[in-house]
Amino acid sequence: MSANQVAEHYNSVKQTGIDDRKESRIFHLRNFNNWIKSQLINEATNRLRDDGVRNPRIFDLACGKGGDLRKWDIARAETVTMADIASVSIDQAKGRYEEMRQRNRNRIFTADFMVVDCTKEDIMEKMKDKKPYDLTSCQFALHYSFVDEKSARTFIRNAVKPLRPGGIFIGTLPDAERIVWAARESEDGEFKNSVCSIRYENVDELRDGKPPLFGAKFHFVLDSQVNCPEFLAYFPLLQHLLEQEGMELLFVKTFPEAIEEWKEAGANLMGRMRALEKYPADQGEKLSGGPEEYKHVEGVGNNPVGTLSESEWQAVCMYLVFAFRKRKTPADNGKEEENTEENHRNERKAAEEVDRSVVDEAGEDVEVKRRKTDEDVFKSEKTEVELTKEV
Ligand SMILES: C[S@@+](CC[C@H](N)C(=O)[O-])C[C@H]1O[C@@H](n2cnc3c(N)ncnc32)[C@H](O)[C@@H]1O
Repeated sequence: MSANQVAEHYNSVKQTGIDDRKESRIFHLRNFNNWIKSQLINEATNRLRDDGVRNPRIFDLACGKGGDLRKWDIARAETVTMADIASVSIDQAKGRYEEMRQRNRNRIFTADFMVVDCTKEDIMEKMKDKKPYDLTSCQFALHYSFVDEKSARTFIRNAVKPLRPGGIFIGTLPDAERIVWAARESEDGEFKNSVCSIRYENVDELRDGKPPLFGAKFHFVLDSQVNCPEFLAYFPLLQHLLEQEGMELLFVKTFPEAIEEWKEAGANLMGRMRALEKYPADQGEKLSGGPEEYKHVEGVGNNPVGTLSESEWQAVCMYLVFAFRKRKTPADNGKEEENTEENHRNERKAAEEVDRSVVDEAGEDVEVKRRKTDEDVFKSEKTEVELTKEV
C-alpha cells in the first residue's frame, strides 16, 4: 500500500451534492464529525488568543477537498496553507476557496495550495511563505502515514516543523485501541453494523496479541463506500514521536469524552449543523435507521431529543481528538515576557469578541442523550512503545 494508491483512491472519489448528502444514511454522522472538528478548532484558536494571536496562520495538512475552509474563516485566519497528496482534491479545494472569496468580496484569509506527499517530501522546502505558523490541523488523515516508521516520522515532522514555539497541532484519528478491541470481539477480525465495517487484515496478529506498531492494516467501509486501506496509529506511540519533535501533549479525548466536554458550549452549533437526529421524527419525516437503532431513547415519549442511531454512535466511538503544543525554549519565553503588555491588550479585545459572538449565536437547543453502552468504549489495550532509532 503506497502513498500513490492513497492519492489514486482520493482522486477517484466522486464529489457529492447537498441533496445526495441529505439523503445519506450517515447524514448526521458526517455533520457530527464536522461539529467535532469545529469544536476542536475553536478550542485551539481560543488557546492561541490567550497567547495574543487573533488571526492565526494555519497549515491544513491533508486538507482533502477543503471541507474546513469555512471553519478557517470563522477562526479569523490570516492565511491558510492547504496540502494534500490528491491533486483532484486540491483542485476542488481551490475552487471552493475561490467561490468563498468572491462571495466575501475578497475579505477573506489568503490561501496557498500544494500537492505533496507528506510521508516523503519536506513540506518546508515547498512552502512559499516561510513565516512560522500558529496552528497545524490534520483531520482524519495522520494514520495513513503509519504504513511504516519512516513515513510516520516524516509526516509528523512535516506537521510540526512549520509551527512557531507555542504553536498548536490538532487532529482527529481512528482510536487504535478501540478498533483492536472491536476486531478482537468478533470471530473473524471484522466489526460490522448497518453503517460501517472495520476489518483488521492480519487476524493472526490480533490473536497473538501483538499488532505491529507500524503497518497494522485495517479496512474501514463507511456507508458502503470502500476506502483505501488504513493503518493503526497507537496514540502512546504518536505521543512519543511528537515528543521527540519537541511537542507536548495538551489533551487527548475519545469522541465520546469530547462530546461530554463540549456539548454545552457547542449546543447551539450542534443544532445549526444538524449533528444529531431528532427523535421521535417529525410527522412525515423518517428516521435514518430502523427502530432497533433507537432503543436507547425509546422512553422519551413526546419530548424530542437529539441523538444518533446506534450504528452511527458505534462509528463515532472509533475516533480520538488530540492537541499538542510546541515547547518553548528559555529564549522564546524571554521574548514573551517583553510582549506581556501587548498580550494583555490583545486578550482583553479577544474576550470582548468572544462575548459578542455568543450573543450573536441563535439556534435550536439540543439535548445529547448518552447511551448505556458508553462504558464499553473505554476498554483499552496495553501498548508498549518499542522503536528503532531515529530514521
Ligand atoms: C479522510 S480524508 C480527510 C480530508 C480532510 N482533512 C477532512 O477532514 O475532510 C484523508 C486525506 O488525507 C490525504 N492524505 C493521505 N496520505 C497523504 C500523504 N501522504 N500526504 C498528503 N496527504 C495525504 C488524502 O489524500 C485525503 O485527502
